Amino acid sequence: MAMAELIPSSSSSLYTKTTSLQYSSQLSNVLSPRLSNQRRVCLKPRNSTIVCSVTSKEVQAPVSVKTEDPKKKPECYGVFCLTYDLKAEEETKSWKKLINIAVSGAAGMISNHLLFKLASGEVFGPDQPIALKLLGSERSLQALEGVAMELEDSLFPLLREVSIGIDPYEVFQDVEWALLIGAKPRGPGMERAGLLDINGQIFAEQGKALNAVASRNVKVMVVGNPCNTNALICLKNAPDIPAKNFHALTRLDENRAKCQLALKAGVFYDKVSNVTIWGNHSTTQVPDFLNAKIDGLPVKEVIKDTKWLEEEFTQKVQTRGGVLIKKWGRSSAASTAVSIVDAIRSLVTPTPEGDWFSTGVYTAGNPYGIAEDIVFSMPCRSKGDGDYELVKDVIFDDYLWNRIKKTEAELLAEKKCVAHLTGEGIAVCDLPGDTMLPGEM
Ligand SMILES: NC(=O)C1=CN([C@@H]2O[C@H](COP(=O)(O)OP(=O)(O)OC[C@H]3O[C@@H](n4cnc5c(N)ncnc54)[C@H](OP(=O)(O)O)[C@@H]3O)[C@@H](O)[C@H]2O)C=CC1
Ligand SMILES: O=C([O-])CC(=O)C(=O)O
Repeated sequence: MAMAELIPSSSSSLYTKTTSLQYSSQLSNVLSPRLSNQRRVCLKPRNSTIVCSVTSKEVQAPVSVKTEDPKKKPECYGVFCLTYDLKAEEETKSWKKLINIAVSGAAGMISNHLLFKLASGEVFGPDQPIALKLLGSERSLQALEGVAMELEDSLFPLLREVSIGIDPYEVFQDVEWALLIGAKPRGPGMERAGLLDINGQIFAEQGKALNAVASRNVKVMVVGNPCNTNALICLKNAPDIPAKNFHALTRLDENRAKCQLALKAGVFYDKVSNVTIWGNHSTTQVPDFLNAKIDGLPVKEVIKDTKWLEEEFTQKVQTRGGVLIKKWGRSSAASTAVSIVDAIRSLVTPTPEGDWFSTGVYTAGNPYGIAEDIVFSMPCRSKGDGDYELVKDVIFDDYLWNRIKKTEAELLAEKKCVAHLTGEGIAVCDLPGDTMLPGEM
C-alpha cells in the first residue's frame, strides 16, 4: 500500500506530504497486515511525527511513528514547496491542468539532460505546467537534491512542482507519464543474462508500483536496458494498466538511421522520413530502408547502392551505441535525452501526414505477423492524444522479413530468461549468439 494513498486528499498541500521508503516501511511494519474492511489514515503535521489511525469494525488504534531519520525529507523541494494558484495569475490562466511526470534514474546522465528539456516546455508545450517526480535510491538521494537545486535555479515558469523520493509507490502516485531511465548500464565483460536479471527486478517492482498508484492511463517509456524486455516485464507486472501504454525507447535508433541515410544521400536530415526500426534495441534491430523515404521518394530510388544499405548502413545503426561508448567512454546520454523528447512529442502531437515514427510496443494484435506477447519496435502514428496506431501500409521483402525474424527470435529468447519476473514460470535462459546490446562487444 502506498504511503501517499494513506494521506487524505484534503492534506495534499505540499507542506503536509511525506516521503521516503522508511516512512512506508515503518508504517507497514506497524500496520500490516491490513484487513480488507480497514481504512488507514496518516497525517504528518509539519516538522512532526506521522500519526496514523486504522479504522475498521475490529480495530481503532491510533499509531504514532517517529520520523527523526535525517534521510527522511519532505517530498517537495525548496521553492517548489510554495503554494500557488495558476488561475489567479493573468499569464497562467490559459494554461492546461498540471500533469505529473515521474522520472527514474533522475540523478543519472540521461536525466541530467532530459529534466531540463521537460521543464523548459519543449516537450509538452508552452501552456502545459508540469510536476516532476524524481525517483532515486538511497545512494543517489544527495545527488537528487543537487538536481532539484539546479531545477530551482533555472527559473522555469512551467515547472510548478518538484519532488524527490526513493519509494516508487509514492513517487508514482497519480503520474500521467513515467519515464523509466534508472537501470544499470551494461559494462565490459558482463553477461547479458546477468544484466537482464539485475535490471529486470527494477522493472518488475516499478510495474507493480505503477499498477498500484499511477494514473490508470499512465504512459510508460522504458529507457533502461535491455529496454524491450524491461518494458515487457513492467507491463506484465501492471495488469490494470493497458499494455498498449508501455513503450521501449527505440527512437534513438530511428534518429541514428535518419542521420546515416541523410549523410549518404547528401541531404539534410529533415528530408528523411518513414524510417522504421523493427524489433529489439540491440544489434539485431532492423533499420528499414525498404519503406523509408528521402524527399518523398523511396530510399532505394535515391541510394542505389543496395550493398551499402544492407551491410554498412544496417550495421552502422545497429552498433552506433557501441562505437560511441568506445570514443566517449560511456553510453550516449544527450542524444538519448533528445530521442526521449522526440518519442514523447510524437505521442502528444499529431503525426505529420504520410509519416510515422518508431517505438517499441506490445505486439498483441499486430497486423504484420510478428510473434504476440513481446515488446517490439514497429511503425506508429498518433493523433497527438498520447495514444497511437500501428501503420498498416508497409511492405516487406525477403531481406527485411528474415532480419525481422532474427530480432524476433532474440526477443522471444529474452522473454524466456525473465519468465520468473513476468509470472510465467521458471526462467530458462538460452540466448542466441548475436544478442548483445549496441556496443557490448
Ligand atoms: N533505450 C535507449 O535508447 C538507451 C538506453 N540507455 C540505458 O539507460 C539507462 C540509464 O543510462 P544513464 O542515465 O546513462 O546511466 P547512469 O549510470 O548515468 O544512471 C543510471 C541510474 O540508474 C540507477 N540504477 C539502478 N540500478 C542500478 C544499478 N544496479 N547500477 C547502477 N545504476 C543503477 C542509478 O540511479 P539510482 O541510484 O538513483 O537508482 C543511476 O543513477 C542504462 O540502462 C542505459 O543502458 C542508454 C542509452 C540509450
Ligand atoms: O549501449 C548502451 O549501453 C547504450 C544504448 O543503448 C545506446 O546508446 O543505444
